[in-house]
Amino acid sequence: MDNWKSSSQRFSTIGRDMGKHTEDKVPDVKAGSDSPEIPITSSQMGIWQFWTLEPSSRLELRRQWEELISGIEVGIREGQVDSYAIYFAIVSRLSCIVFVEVLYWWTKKSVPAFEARVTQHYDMYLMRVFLSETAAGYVGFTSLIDPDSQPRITARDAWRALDAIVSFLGQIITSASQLTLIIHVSRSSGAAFAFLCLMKPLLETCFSRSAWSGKFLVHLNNKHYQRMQALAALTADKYRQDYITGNLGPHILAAEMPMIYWAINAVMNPTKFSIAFIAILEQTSTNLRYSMETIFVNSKSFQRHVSQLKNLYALSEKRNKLKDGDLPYPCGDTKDGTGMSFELRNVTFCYPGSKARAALQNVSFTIRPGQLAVIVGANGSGKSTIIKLLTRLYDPSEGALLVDGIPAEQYSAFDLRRAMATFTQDHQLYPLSLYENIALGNPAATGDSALVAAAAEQGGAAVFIGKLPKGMGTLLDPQNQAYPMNIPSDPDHPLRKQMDALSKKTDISGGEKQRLVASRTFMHLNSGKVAFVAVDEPSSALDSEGEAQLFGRLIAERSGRTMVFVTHRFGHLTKHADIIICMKDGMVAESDTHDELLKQEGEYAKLYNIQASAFSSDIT
Ligand SMILES: Nc1ncnc2c1ncn2[C@@H]1O[C@H](COP(=O)(O)OP(=O)(O)OP(=O)(O)O)[C@@H](O)[C@H]1O
Repeated sequence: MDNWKSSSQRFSTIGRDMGKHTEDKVPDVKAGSDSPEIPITSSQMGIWQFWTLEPSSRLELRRQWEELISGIEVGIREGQVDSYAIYFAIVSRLSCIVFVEVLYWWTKKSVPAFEARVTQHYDMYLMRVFLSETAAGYVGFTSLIDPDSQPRITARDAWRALDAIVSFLGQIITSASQLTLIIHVSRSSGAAFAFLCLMKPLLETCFSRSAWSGKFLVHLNNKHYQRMQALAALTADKYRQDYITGNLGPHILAAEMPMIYWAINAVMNPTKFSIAFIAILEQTSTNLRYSMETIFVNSKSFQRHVSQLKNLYALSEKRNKLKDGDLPYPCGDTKDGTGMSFELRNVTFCYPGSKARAALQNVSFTIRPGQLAVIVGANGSGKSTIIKLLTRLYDPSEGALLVDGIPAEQYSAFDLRRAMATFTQDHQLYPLSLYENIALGNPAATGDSALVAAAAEQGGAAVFIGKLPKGMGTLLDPQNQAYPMNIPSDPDHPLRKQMDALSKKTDISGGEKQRLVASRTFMHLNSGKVAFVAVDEPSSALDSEGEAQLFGRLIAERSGRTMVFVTHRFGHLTKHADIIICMKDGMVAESDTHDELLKQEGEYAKLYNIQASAFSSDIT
């Protein structure tokens, strides 16, 4: 409990006095610990809550209730009321009610903070699973983009599973306490009575399990099925009269057996019973039946929630699918300062889990060090897939990818990626400041603000950043976690305004987003370690001037680097490319320079002429 209490207290709290805002630092969660510390703490807390709120308090309340009613009963029977005992029972009962209410209030107040803490723990855990550290000490869950490597459970799912498990355990404790109460109050006959209380839920469970888990053929001519249907129909309202008059006796007996047992017992041993005693037993046996039924109903979802949490912890055991070597890049065999060379030999590639045709089939080409290569082709022809293989997001399914003449998987993937700058439309902005969004292009130089400013200039983002009130410090999507507690929905309420301000987003245009991503790429380029630049149609949201400037600045960085562009636009890039690879249906249709490909009058010439004709022909 100490653990829980201290962690909840460490959360940011918005002052209860209006306008007062105290912000404590959210503690570091024990990141990396795979031990189920949180589930255990959570279970302790949940079970403690159930123990205090449910059984023990109810047990005590009922005991007092029994005393109170017994006192009144005796008083009425004998004409002599023990006022002291009755007052004492009333005061004890009121104290108990106040205690229980305070606990409920505390629970209601604490659970959101606890939920936040648990969710944060699992967020951290999942983050570490994604960024799994390898023995080589680098960070990079290289099969991240595989659909099957995505976690099937989110931090919030984990909280829900945990919550359900704790509730289930609490339910068991509740039932146990109700059983204890029954055995306690019914003394010598307690066990038999308790058994009868359990009979209905037990019978129902056995019945429903055999019905639902059994394998049977649904066929209207099946006599057993017809019989089952008929029996099921007997529960309909129109058979209610028969139900009441006893034609469905076994069902009635199973449900009401405990009270019938006590009724018979009461008739045979009238002195053993009081009105209070029977009232309490009736109430408790009903509650017990209900809670036992709930347990049986929830037992299946309990198993599901436990396996959900097991899957979550199994994520940390997942191994990286990408082959990773230990050869550093650049190494002795690679030529430094001339750019990276690539050779694809009969490469076929299918996306993991995809049942469609291979995205690439038998693809072969060579890009020499320092070349400017342009990949063109129709939609879905495999252009982006080639970039993903070159940048080692996937391994080829068949064939080989050589980097500087050496199979790519022999290199350390971390080293290779450090030597590659990618700029695609898939890149996202991070939920961090604009400064960090750019600086993280080169994590080793995040403290160098001059370098970050230069990258912003190159990427074309400096002007619009300068116009933002907080400039480089702007957070586009602040990750505040504010939990409203009974705050009115009135938008003018100071606490609501404060909460809205905490989570206010800053919107920027698609083109501005691309400029920020471009700046991040330049930050990477300026690290001095980049030997290959891959650019995949990143300029769709840029205006013509912005696009021309961006490509001009990228080309200016060409010296000593190999560059591969994917584009649909035929212009300066294609005209000046050292090699154009024209893709069609996952295969290389042709590859050569612009002039040579036009002479061949093949796929490239066809695509080029379509665009060229748009500028030369009149619109009719
Ligand atoms: N993650 C993925 N999972 C399964 N199939 C994919 C995936 N990404 C792409 N594909 C499929 O692989 C094929 C090649 O896709 P790719 O994105 O490489 O084409 P592209 O030439 O870049 O297309 P575009 O010009 O539209 O960007 C397509 O049939 C596409 O549907």
